[in-house]
Amino acid sequence: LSKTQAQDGNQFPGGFRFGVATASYQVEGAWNEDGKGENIWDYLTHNNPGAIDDGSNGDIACDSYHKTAEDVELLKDLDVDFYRFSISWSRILPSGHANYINREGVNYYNELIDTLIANDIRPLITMFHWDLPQPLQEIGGWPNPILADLFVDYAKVLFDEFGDRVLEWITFNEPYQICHQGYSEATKAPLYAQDGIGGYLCGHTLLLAHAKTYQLYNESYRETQQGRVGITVNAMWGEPASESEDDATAAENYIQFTFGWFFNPIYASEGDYPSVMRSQIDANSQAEGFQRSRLPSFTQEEIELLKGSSDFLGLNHYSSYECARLTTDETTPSFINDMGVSYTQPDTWEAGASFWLKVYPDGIRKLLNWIKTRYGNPEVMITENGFSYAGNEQDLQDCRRVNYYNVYLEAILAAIVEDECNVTAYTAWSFMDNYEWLRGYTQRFGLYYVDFTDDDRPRTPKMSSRVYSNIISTRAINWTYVPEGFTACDW
Ligand SMILES: O=S(=O)(O)CCCN1CCN(CCO[C@@H]2O[C@H](CO)[C@@H](O)[C@H](O)[C@H]2O)CC1
Repeated sequence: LSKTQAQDGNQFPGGFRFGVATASYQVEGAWNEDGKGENIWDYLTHNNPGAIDDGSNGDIACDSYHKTAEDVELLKDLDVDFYRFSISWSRILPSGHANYINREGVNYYNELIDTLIANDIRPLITMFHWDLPQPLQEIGGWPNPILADLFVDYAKVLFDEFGDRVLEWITFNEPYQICHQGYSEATKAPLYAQDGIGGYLCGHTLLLAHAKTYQLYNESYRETQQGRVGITVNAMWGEPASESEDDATAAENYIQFTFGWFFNPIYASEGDYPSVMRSQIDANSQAEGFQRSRLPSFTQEEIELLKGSSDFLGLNHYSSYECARLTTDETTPSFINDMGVSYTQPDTWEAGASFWLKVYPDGIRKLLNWIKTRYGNPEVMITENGFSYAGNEQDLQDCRRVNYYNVYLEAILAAIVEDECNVTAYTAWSFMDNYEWLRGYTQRFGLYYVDFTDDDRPRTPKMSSRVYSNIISTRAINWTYVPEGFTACDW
């Protein structure tokens, strides 16, 4: 859709829902208040602050733990249909185990849920957004298969405590980031570099945890609570860097290794890991002298349990890559060597403050069509999409973020209206500036500006928050809309 077409006022279909998202470690603060236990991000930032670009941590972050009423007012003002947030496992179960429930942690989330509902905003809850209780990491973390059962114990507590009012659940946010970045390439807590080994073991446990949680909901809660359970996977779109056959294969392998890894077992009719992962990792493991494949195998029963174990497909998308067959010698064992793909982004794509974030809206339209074709047009809820400025940029006139949201929402609208992709919701990342993991506070994704030098952590609306609110109320993209108090961007 060109910018002029969008001005035809193409509207998002009735029933399409708009929201904003955050995550517990990134916004809550109160890291050790009211009985909360230590999680792996508390542990990492306190014991290895040098791993964070600005040496910061989420001890206070946006102090959202103490700002429920204020923040729900802002959400009301945005006019969102839902608010996606995550629950901190260690705030509910300080040791990670379900033998002791921290009532004050339960109270905090009950207050937030009840205030949202009182304001006609639906909670969309992510059960796990990276903040694993430290004691569970000390028994091996996600590569330890027992964690699948401990996660189900945690999920049961959430369904018991909140399931009467929470009707949409996401088990995991971004398994690839949790597993490959956490246990293979050391770019997320707990920063392990067991490349080609840790990530696959983590992913195996995570997928089984998800499937067992879905089964628990089906057997013990769905009839009375009538809710929905899904999973959210981040997908960077991958396309061939050239017309060559090699690069077409590379793009498909990039897709299968980076998000087919988690989507295929759940949404593909045949289930199980993508066949290219199975074959390439098995072959490489044997060639490298391993006695068994570095990629674990599911039993037939587990394959069946995983198939269809989701009521919607949660999709995080920010950007895309151009893919080519890997020609460099990589260390082995390694994920990149298993995948056999090198991926880049052309300089012609506008850059955000995050090195991996380039503006390429065609990517989300192609991705949505790929999901439609490959998985039989499942219901997709876009659970994150957003743009980053550098931490020291104070300007509230964030035209580049307005541009990003307009062009990506146009592409999504085209996928819905012209390509008939079954997309039912969109979530902007993020509600407010927050703690950006190893980047600390050096990158801002928020629709609201947060002053992290002020103890009160004041929130100030950026232009993009007004534009997004206008999209929600008019259900259309309008390049000429200039919110009160701001000046026109130079489109
Ligand atoms: O493998 S590399 O390091 O060479 C390239 C990394 C590319 N990924 C793209 C997806 N992004 C996931 C998005 O992560 C999401 O996006 C937000 C902004 O980052 C986070 O704040 C959210 O918590 C997270 O859910 C993390 C970085």
